[in-house]
Amino acid sequence: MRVTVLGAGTMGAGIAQAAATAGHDVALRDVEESYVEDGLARIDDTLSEGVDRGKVEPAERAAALDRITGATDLARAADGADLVIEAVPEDLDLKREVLGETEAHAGDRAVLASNTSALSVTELASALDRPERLLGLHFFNPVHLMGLVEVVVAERTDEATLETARSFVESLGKTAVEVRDSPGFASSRLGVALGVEAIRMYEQGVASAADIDAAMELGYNHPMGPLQLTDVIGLDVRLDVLEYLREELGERFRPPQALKRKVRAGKLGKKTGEGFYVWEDGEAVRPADDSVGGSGATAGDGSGAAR
Ligand SMILES: NC(=O)c1ccc[n+]([C@@H]2O[C@H](COP(=O)([O-])OP(=O)(O)OC[C@H]3O[C@@H](n4cnc5c(N)ncnc54)[C@H](O)[C@@H]3O)[C@@H](O)[C@H]2O)c1
Repeated sequence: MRVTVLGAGTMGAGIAQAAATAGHDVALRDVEESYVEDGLARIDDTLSEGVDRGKVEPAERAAALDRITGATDLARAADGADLVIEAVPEDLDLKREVLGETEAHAGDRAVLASNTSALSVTELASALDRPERLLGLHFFNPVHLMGLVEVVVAERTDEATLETARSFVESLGKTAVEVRDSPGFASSRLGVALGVEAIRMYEQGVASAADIDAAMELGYNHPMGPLQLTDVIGLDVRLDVLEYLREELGERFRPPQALKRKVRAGKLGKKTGEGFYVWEDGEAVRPADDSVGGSGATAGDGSGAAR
């Protein structure tokens, strides 16, 4: 398949790498040459790390890199594509503009996909002359490690479009879950629902941050507790999603004060060094001081954060 990826940032580079590794020919397009080069360099780094760890054969790395062509010119990048995936910033107007422009350059048979995390795919599709050829392909970060792709079916997505998307996801060795276009799709809506309840429990002093997380990790086999996961995702990102889901789905998604307070204080989680935990060198080393039970045995000795 010939795949065009628009946006060479975190997700675009990851999607391009996954597609090329699976044997597809990929055009990776960004607006500036230096952004394209940065994206290609990140792909090279990730594949080289894979070789160092024995997960990727050297020949596989070389072949994947050979299959990716960088571009800044949209007309050239989209020419002859079977599938165009946009991974430009999460801005409705920008995405509508990019998709509209792409439709003008891509051939009739091209399927278009958006990697939006939360925007309405139906609204994105209304920017097209042929909305039936758009759907959402929601990849997860880091793309090369995450096995899930949400296939978001918009109001007018047709069966041929869906079939192309299904077989593409399968070719990557990933699992597709099909979701009707609705706020938060399946993954964000459920993940955020758990996260927001954990923050309320923390706020009400039901248990310490470490113990709330341990309850999910050890009791439900979640690889990471909901508060630590909120730190990894970014408290600001979670707050934005909650505000959107509250608007669309109601008060059960109302952001808790504890979350707003931390965001106002610049405590955004792992990326700023503090959220519900204190982070050093990419690791949660102890619960933040304001955590309930922060001086307690489990939460205070740092072991809780590491679970
Ligand atoms: N980062 C994540 O964890 C994650 C996970 C799932 C989905 N997403 C979604 O993926 C999309 C991209 O996110 P990201 O984190 O990769 O962003 P990013 O900022 O890392 O990358 C976006 C790239 O798009 C480029 N761009 C801007 N306008 C463009 C245009 N007209 N044509 C081509 N490229 C253009 C930018 O220069 C930038 O390199 C967003 O919709 C985001 O919500 C992100």
